Amino acid sequence: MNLTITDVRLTPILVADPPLLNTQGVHQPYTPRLIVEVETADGTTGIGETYGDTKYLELARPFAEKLIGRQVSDLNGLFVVADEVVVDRSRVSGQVDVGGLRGVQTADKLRLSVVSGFEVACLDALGKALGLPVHALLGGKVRDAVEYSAYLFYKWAGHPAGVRAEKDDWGAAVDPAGVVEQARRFTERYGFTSFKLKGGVFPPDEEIAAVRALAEAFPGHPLRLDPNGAWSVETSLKVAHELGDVLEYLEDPTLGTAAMAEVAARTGVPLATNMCVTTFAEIKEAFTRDAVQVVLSDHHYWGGLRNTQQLAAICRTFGVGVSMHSNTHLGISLAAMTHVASTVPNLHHACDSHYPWQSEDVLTERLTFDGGRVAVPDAPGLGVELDRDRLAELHRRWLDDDGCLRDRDDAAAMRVADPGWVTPSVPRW
Ligand SMILES: O=C([O-])[C@@H](O)[C@@H](O)[C@H](O)[C@@H](O)C(=O)[O-]
Ligand SMILES: [Mg+2]
Repeated sequence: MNLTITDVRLTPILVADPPLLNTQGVHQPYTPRLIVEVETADGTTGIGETYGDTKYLELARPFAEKLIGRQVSDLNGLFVVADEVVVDRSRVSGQVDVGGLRGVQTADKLRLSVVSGFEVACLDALGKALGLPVHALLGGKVRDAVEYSAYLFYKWAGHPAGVRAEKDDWGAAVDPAGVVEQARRFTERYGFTSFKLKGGVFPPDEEIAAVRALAEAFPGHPLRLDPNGAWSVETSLKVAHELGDVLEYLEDPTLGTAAMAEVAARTGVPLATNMCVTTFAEIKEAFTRDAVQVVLSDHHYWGGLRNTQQLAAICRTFGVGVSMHSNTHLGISLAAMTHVASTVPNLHHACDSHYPWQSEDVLTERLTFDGGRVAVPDAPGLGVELDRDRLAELHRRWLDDDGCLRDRDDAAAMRVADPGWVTPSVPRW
């Protein structure tokens, strides 16, 4: 067995995305992803996936070159190599990721988001070469299936007229009845039993009404609301007070560790985050101040599957819950999430997944949810297979784009429908 990396292929693609609303604006009709393939001297190929915006591609290219000749098993070495890749300062100074939706933007976090795609590809190749599933390389699964929640979004029926887009069959959801209808479809199609609503879109009273409607339609089911930091401390407390009896947790009601700590101190409703704790450096202050009770890990920006396990261990040590965040990803990342989630003993909440919103994929066979769960693959590597024709088609779309869609910009997409739209200042309410 020769595990020397002889080739790395990077394929940026654009995948269809429905008009999902959030506090920044609306999703563009196509969203960028990067597919990573790592090939070894004995012909084994591993695949990974990460963000595909320009700032990630800029780092992924020099990083890929440095991997040739290294061992696919040298996972720790990936971080050493990443440190050698220069990050353009303009990409990080005082920046937040995707308008703030994914928290602070640091050079390290940018590097880790790139490393994660390669780490997954290396684990996939290593697993295939050894005949072991990725979860075995991570120490072994402690469950056979991983539970996901329905990720509900306010959405329009379609992208604005005249905009090139793929059609979706979810319909509109702009009020409580629409949200409940969407939730019903999620349960019918995938069997999810817990629900997260992306909020921060409408005034809080309307979102409270939507969560109440969900609670009535699905009594006893775990519910979450995530306005992406759009509310003040006082508004967060009001929402927590009004929905405290039905919420499993409130996710990033307000922006920043200090404000989250204030809310946490004045409500019994647990707070979750994928905005104020998105790097190891942010943990100490947040945990010391008891600002968050659940951290939603995202293996992309935490730096891969093994870093996710480390984060889970830290959370366990401090009695903080752990679950997973997800953003417009394809099946490779869902498989990767499922493998790592299967190894985390203290996973007490269903993970988020955007996968049902992504009608397109680069796999020969889509992953399926059964009773809201994805079965942990036991085949070697990730247990999924790349569809090269499909990959080529989605790459062609990326090549044909004039550059407008190569970087996610929810505010720009909103301005197509509402030319006067400016990104709301925070707190919005
Ligand atoms: O895709 C979106 O619009 C979400 O708002 C996403 O950007 C968030 O990062 C994320 O899913 C979240 O849970 O906050
Ligand atoms: Mg969130």
